[in-house]
Amino acid sequence: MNESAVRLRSVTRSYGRAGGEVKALDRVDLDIPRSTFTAVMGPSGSGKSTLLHCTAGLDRPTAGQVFLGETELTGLSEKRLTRLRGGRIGFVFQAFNLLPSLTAAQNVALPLRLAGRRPDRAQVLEALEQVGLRERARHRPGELSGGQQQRVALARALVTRPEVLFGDEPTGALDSTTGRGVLGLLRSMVDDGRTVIMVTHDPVAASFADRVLVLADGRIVDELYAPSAERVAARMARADRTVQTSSAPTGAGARARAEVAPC
Ligand SMILES: Nc1ncnc2c1ncn2[C@@H]1O[C@H](COP(=O)(O)OP(=O)(O)OP(=O)(O)O)[C@@H](O)[C@H]1O
Repeated sequence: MNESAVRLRSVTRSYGRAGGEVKALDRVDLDIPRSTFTAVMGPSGSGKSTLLHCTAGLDRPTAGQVFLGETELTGLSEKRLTRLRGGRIGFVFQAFNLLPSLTAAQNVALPLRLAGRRPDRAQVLEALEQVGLRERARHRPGELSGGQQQRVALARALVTRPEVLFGDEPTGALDSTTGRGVLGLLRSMVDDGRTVIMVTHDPVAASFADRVLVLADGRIVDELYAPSAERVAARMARADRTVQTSSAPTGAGARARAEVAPC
């Protein structure tokens, strides 16, 4: 049996632009083992969101293959992809995206309803229990703190018992203490056997991961294993300097390029 939760084979995602194309991902190969926590980092525009979206079946690569377990996502019909996203994959975003008029329990039940299933109350309460909010089931988002709202969003992502949980800056809107609480929850989910893949700009958040992937220009250029926040910060400072140097040229060449740059 293959132990990879996710596999990417030579995945490229290009976007057409007048006068050329942008390769948001450039022949990326990646294996993410089950029950691991991966952080994806890199400078702005390096391809982090595109990697997350292609891996989660929210976007389709221009070339290459994406596998979730044994299922090849590339080539699946939109209908099958939607069904798969509704069950085997969970998402948490920076914005909590909770419906304000619904209670926490009703928000958590939403993915089951959208999948045409009758929400099982025990299943909903179990998801809220996992994030420590069972007693807040009847509260509306406006009655909860930011951290509690993100935990409800996490319970909503967990209710379908997904194989892989994807996070796009899940702690980006939280203060550092509250963010650590959410990261600790993600970590404990991995320790319980789930796979988590998270995009982040925050070295402290990345230090909760087993592995940090560093992207630049659509490629994985480095990997750090079980890194400290300090090591991640030092690596990212180096990446940012490289980007600044290569994207902020000076002198005649820069002026010439600026003159022909599209508006
Ligand atoms: N829909 C699109 N159309 C055209 N170009 C796009 C599109 N989406 C992304 N790109 C380009 O692809 C590259 C990678 O974008 P992506 O959003 O994946 O980067 P990122 O690392 O997540 O950036 P950030 O940290 O700023 O969110 C960028 O050059 C971006 O401009």
